Amino acid sequence: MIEAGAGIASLIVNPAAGRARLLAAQLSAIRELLARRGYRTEIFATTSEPGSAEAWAREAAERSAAVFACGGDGTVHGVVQGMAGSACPLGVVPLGTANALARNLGLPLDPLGALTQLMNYQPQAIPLGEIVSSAGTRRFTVMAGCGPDGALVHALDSRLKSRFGRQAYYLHAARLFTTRRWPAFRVSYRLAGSAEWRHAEAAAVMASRIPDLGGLFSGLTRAARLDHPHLHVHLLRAPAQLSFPAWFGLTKLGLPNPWLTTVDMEELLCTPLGARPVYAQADGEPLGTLPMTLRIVPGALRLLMPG
Ligand SMILES: Nc1ncnc2c1ncn2[C@@H]1O[C@H](COP(=O)(O)OP(=O)(O)OP(=O)(O)O)[C@@H](O)[C@H]1O
Repeated sequence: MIEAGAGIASLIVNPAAGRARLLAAQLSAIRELLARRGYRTEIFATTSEPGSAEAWAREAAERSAAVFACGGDGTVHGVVQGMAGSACPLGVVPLGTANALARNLGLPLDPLGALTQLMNYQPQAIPLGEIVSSAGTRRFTVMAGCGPDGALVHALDSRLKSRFGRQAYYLHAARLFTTRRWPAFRVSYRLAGSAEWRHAEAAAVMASRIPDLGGLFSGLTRAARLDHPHLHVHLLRAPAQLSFPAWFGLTKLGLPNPWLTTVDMEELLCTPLGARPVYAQADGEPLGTLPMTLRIVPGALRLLMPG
């Protein structure tokens, strides 16, 4: 349980997240709930400016008893950039479309219900993923990768998801996937507990931190854990037109999949093999192109989690 009566509870709200309007409808009840626990509520709204969630979070973490990221996985991603390394606990209030992290934390999807539950959660130090790409260095909580998923995140406007729902987003993604060619790239990696570098080629790489990514990706990352000390990585061989459908089909049915390797790693480096760009993403946010390095930063975040 987080300390009661411990000062400021900062809510960092993304007004553009899929279900942000729910927060406004419950705001007075939320303030009351937090006041009953002895908190003074402060609310910060993010802007479309890159880094706005990070800047608010950094400032809030210095002077708050707890910070709450109110939005979807993209909002949590922004807030985490400002909170990594801080002792201040972070709670997730799901107001986005997918809300993969909140669902894996067992949180209800209404803000008041989620905050009520968070009051009974414990702050636990968890590792964060780290991604270094042409977009710089970022931390991630849900997943990171490159290949068609990265290109789709770059090409698709995330507002499509909240405006038309997940199904329309998937249809749009399927059309892009089938009409483009996906270049293979080089992957160099060290397995968990090993100092030896191995090399392979892949059409897609995904490191997951949660056991259920939701939607189409449900059931594909069952062994991933938020407190896992290594990267849980899925390597999909070329061509992507075969390995992606096989991943969604064979792997979900529990059948052997010759185009997929799933292993725990210390570190992974992806470099392009040709001139065509390969796109990277983390937590559904576009993060530039290869080269990309992934690793784990131990104990980097104090997250409010079920005890
Ligand atoms: N004030 C704002 N106006 C426009 N965009 C914003 C604003 N604040 C943040 N953003 C951007 O909104 C995007 C979507 O946020 P988020 O991912 O939290 O919602 P979502 O897509 O509905 O949820 P999920 O990722 O869980 O499906 C993020 O890329 C974030 O950078």
